[in-house]
Amino acid sequence: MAQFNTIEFKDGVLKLIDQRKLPLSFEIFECKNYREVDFAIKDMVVRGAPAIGVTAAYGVYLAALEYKNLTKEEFLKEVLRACDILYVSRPTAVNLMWAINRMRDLINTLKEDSIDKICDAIKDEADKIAKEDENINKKIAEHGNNIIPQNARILTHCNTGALATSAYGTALGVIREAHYSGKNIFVYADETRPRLQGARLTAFELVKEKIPAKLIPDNAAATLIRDGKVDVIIVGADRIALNGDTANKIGTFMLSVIAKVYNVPFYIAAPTSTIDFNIESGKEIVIEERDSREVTHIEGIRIAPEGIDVYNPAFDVTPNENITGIITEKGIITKPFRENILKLKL
Ligand SMILES: CSC[C@H]1O[C@H](OP(=O)(O)O)[C@H](O)[C@@H]1O
Repeated sequence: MAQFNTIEFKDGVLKLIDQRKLPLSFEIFECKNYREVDFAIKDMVVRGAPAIGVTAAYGVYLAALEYKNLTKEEFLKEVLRACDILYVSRPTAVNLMWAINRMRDLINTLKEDSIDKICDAIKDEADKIAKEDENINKKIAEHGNNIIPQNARILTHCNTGALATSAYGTALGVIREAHYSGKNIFVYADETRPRLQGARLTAFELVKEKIPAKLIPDNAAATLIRDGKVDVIIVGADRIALNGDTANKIGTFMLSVIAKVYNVPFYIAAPTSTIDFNIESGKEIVIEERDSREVTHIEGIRIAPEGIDVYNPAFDVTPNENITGIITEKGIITKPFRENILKLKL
């Protein structure tokens, strides 16, 4: 099992594995205030929908510590302002907004209490969100393992492992569970241009745990699927609409189309906190567009000529009709997605 803490609040600072540096170097990025947390999320020091939600929650605690000597009115104003800033650090992964809203609700509930009590409650809530995420991922893994056949060859995209969450992972957590339960699985991991979360992070986790795998260029996936070398595809999610349309790392939509053409089961694995109950379809999901240097450079080395324009969406939306099922901690959601997703609210 991966033995590292993706996110750890210790000695008054938030310690994050610097995922920009993996796998070549294992470094810890320390956030001493919420502004550094905002930077860490924006620059993808930490990334992965659940992980940025947990990180933002601790960012609110850092703000509370920073402002605890102000008057109550000023304290509340500044901490809620920090919530607003963290809320928009990245636009697509709904876990970020879900975590911040949970912290805002807590603060508004406790605003008559002492500042010290509010600070302690904020820390407890951030710890709770982190612990819940780990437990949720283990439930996702157990449910997901039920759809993984013996000797399955599994294709996955981006990184959805311990590095993308508090621990264990979502889609990669299902893969871990299948491996440790003796299913003799094999993994094809997409490198996942342009930030290479597959090559750098998923490969790091798979090698660390000796899970049999091959790293492939994103463009090789179609041939593997066509040639019958993939039994199931399982990916993560950043935001799921009521109808099951799912935003995930760029390249996911393309995989889903190929899977549909060749009848390969295509699963999403995500906590229910990734479901946005306020949107009907994927059309309403804001897709983050990132800096062009992510495409024109690799590890700081220019690979494209000066002057070329770039389109760099960080995510795409997979339509629900391409999705076999959505694996959550509450079980596997199948079609009709809207009806079955709404049942989660009951
Ligand atoms: C369980 S991680 C979910 C999701 O987040 C990743 O995006 P990013 O690396 O940009 O934060 C990717 O879309 C994963 O599938």
